[in-house]
Amino acid sequence: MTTIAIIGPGAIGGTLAAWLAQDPALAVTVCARTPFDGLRVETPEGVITAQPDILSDPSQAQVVDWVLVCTKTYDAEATRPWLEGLAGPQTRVAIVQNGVEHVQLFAHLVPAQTIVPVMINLPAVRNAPGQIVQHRHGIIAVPAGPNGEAFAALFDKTEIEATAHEDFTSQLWIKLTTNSQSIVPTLTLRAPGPVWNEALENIVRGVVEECAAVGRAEGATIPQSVIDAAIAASMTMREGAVSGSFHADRLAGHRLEVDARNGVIVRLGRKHGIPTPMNGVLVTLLEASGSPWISK
Ligand SMILES: NC(=O)C1=CN([C@@H]2O[C@H](COP(=O)(O)OP(=O)(O)OC[C@H]3O[C@@H](n4cnc5c(N)ncnc54)[C@H](OP(=O)(O)O)[C@@H]3O)[C@@H](O)[C@H]2O)C=CC1
Ligand SMILES: CC(C)(CO)C(=O)C(=O)O
Repeated sequence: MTTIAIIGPGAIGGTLAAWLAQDPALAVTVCARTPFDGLRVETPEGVITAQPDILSDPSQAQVVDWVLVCTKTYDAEATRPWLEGLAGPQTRVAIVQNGVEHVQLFAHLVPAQTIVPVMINLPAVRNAPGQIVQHRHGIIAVPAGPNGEAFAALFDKTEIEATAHEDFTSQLWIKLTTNSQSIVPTLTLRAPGPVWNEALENIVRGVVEECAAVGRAEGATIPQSVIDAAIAASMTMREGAVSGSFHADRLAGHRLEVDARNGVIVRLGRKHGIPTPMNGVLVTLLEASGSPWISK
């Protein structure tokens, strides 16, 4: 039996926990900040339910084979008490988050060589604790090598497509480039599509092209088609649509992953001498919007 603990049963953690719990060879424990009674996930393949062990006290945590950290990026430090109980010498720790700094965020908490950074493309929303809607088929990318391949194999009995990639850096940056344009509707709280004009296009294009330029300087290969698709996604976003978790979190008044999603483009741009004025302005405006939910 492979033991798995999932820290953070939100939209992503709850969905992954429910899928993994369908496999009788996996013993899934959920580590929750807000206790709840069981998981129900509406997936594209139908409703799945699960009754994993649910812990809300880190002192009850026992060493497991795998930890999946599915909190927001700004909650990395808050996972420390869980990781102290769950991670032993053989434990591998998968960080399932947006952004490109998975290893850097957790290297002070667990040995860097035990960390498996995970790119996840799976739109999901949590409507209440344990109650989640998975909107589309899920895709996971991890680095090639024994740890990444072992992580991908955990999903063999699920509908989630998990693949190990030789060029994982590109996978992370392609996702960030695709997501980068989401800062516009997150800031304006309106879909760009219905109000699209040349000036707005220049802003969206700037955000996305800056991200791709910084990603390329970091060693990623980002085809022009990724940039074009990200701009097209913004241009065709319909009135009332929500562009993803960033936008949904601002609508809900939750804290935002500003630094992990667009702040990082500015920071790493500075490191490489690449100007990032569009991301800089939008990050500053979002931070200046007076919200208590901005995360540095
Ligand atoms: N939602 C989506 O569609 C996608 C999200 N992502 C990324 O995945 C990551 C997770 O996002 P998402 O699932 O949406 O976020 P959610 O806000 O839905 O879930 C985060 C979870 O972490 C929990 N948590 C926070 N601190 C702790 C702690 N100390 N101990 C235990 N649990 C804790 C929260 O607890 P509580 O229940 O108390 O709130 C919540 O259950 C983010 O980096 C996001 O950008 C990536 C792709 C798609
Ligand atoms: C756009 C999406 C759903 C892709 O997985 C995402 O990354 C998010 O909502 O944060």
